[in-house]
Amino acid sequence: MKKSPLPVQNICSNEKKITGKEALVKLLRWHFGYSDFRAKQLEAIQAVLSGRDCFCLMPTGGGKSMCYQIPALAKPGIVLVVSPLIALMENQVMALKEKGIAAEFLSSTQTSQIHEDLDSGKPSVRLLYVTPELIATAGFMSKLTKIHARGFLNLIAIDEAHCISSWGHDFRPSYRKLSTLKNRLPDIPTLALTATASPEVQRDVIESLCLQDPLILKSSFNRPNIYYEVRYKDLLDDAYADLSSVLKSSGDGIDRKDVRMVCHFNIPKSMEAFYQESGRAGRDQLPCKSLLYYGVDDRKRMEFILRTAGSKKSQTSSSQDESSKKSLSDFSQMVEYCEGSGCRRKKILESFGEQVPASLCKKSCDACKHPNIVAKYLEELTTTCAARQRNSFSRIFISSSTNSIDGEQFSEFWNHGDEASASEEDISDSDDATEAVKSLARSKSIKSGVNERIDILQRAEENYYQNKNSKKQANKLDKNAISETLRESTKQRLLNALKQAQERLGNLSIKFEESASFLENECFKKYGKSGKTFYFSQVASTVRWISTTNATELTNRISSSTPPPPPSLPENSVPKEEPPKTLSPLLEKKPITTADLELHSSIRSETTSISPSQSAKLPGIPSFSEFVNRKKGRDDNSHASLARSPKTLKNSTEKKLRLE
Ligand SMILES: Nc1ncnc2c1ncn2[C@@H]1O[C@H](COP(=O)(O)OP(=O)(O)OP(=O)(O)O)[C@@H](O)[C@H]1O
Ligand SMILES: [Mg+2]
Repeated sequence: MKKSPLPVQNICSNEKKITGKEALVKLLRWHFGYSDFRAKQLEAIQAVLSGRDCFCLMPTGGGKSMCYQIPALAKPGIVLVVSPLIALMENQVMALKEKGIAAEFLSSTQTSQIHEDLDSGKPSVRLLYVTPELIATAGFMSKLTKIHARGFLNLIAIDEAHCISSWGHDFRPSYRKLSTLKNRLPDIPTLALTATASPEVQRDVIESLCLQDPLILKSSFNRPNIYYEVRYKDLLDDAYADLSSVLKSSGDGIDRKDVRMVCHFNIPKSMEAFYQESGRAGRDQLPCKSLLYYGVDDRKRMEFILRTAGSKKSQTSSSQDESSKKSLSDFSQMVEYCEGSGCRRKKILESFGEQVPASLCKKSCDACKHPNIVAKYLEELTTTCAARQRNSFSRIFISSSTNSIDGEQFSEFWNHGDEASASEEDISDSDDATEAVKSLARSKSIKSGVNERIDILQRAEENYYQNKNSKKQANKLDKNAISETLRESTKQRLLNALKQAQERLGNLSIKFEESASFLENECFKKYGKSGKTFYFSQVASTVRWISTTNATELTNRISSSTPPPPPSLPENSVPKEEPPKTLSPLLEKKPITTADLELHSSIRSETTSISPSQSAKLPGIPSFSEFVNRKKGRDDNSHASLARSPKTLKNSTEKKLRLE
């Protein structure tokens, strides 16, 4: 509905009252329907109406636009607004026109009609939005100078002023040219507005725009109506599925006042960028949410980009270091926001130099509202990543001997430099196993050979199996029990990974179902010695390994499911007879190649390196067919409690969270 503009003379009889609060509130009510100004708006309006430069720092959605829209209505003439995004300008111009306020935006493709108005004796336009690129053109500058000479230019407002600073997260080189404005039009007040400006950005903006003794207004960055939450991709089954279910429940996307949720599916490069983007939510001040999906891989990728970005720009090596150091330090604030356990809101505000008490948050972030759950996620994240780290260096003990360096075999438990192989909570609670790991960690310092370490583990395993059958174990509720359902879902997960590998590699001649069971069983076997957390980490690393390995490695590992040699073999003997002609039951039938046979002999030679005295006492590792039969015979009297995997636990907690 077009509204006739309130004639300025109705508000006040002469020039001096034009800056009075009463007159300005009347304008606000008449044109925008708001009852009063928000923090700092009135001071900024009164400053520029009195001819003073002003630097105004307000949170996203704080009402910065009002600081130049009201002055455009308070006295005849034009307010020039420099804005970086045409979409934002179009939005604002349309909204103003709907209120009957004469606003236009100029771009290189604009019609001549606006130009005629600007050149006329009495321009009707009150707010003229332009891009910084247009300011840089000689044609526009001459037009602006003429408007100024005829006394029609009242104010220059620079919106998103942080773009002028290379220290800022949104540097726009064209913004640097705005410094000419003050030189060409020194008597026109300049209003610089931004929602994110660290102290150095603030200094940079004031200097670059040559502001003269500006009034500096800073309101709190806090956005009390935004609930901040982080979800951990490494702990989610399917982050995309989680995101789509979240988005389905929150409506549709730009510059709208009523955006209820802003989701970041990747970690932003700086806190400033994150604050700006998450600030698109809830500009109507009503409750809304900022949800960030954090993945360790995303973090590593961004670190790589920021580290190498500096070298791409045509800068001298020292300034390259400078800028990549700055970007990495900005990024580290985002990492701390995601990986730290403290209040999210506090981290945001402190990154902008605003010290606030933790009570400010009033549980409007997940870390304050559900500290235990967030702490649990972070703990799981650490375990999963540590295990993944281990596995990304480790070799599988029974893989081909090509993995040995200087004759030393790599194995899953021991080859990560000198730090202890596994923290104690990864090892089941049998004292002997823990003792074994402790002595392992000690033994690592004396760099004992792999065989000695295998002996230690065998002893621990032997004690473990013996204890397992003892009475005291029988009725002890095994807190590490893994339910059949969980194992089934693990198999499904491994099967999906194998099928994706098939799509990726194309030439896998394996039996998918059986292979998934074999791989799951490998993880399950280790779980017996190391505890449930380790089972999860083994599964996660196996899935990751499947997604990155090649067809040969994958087939080799599957083919290693061949049943182990009979334990009675004398030590270090190599079987005389030819290796068995039958291939692993997991491989599709295909002619046996010499490579297969070689592989067989290297596996057999490694597995026979375990001395018979130990292996004879241990129950043989069930062959695949024994394992399958035993599984079939495994009736439902298994005493394992239904373990809620962190994911199940998480999902149900998640649902609880969401309901709340
Ligand atoms: N005094 C006020 N009272 C109520 N609402 C206001 C007031 N001033 C502005 N608003 C409304 O607040 C919303 C955000 O205003 P505006 O777009 O100016 O914020 P901003 O500071 O520019 O945000 P951003 O940093 O995201 O650009 C708009 O819908 C605007 O109409
Ligand atoms: Mg704005």
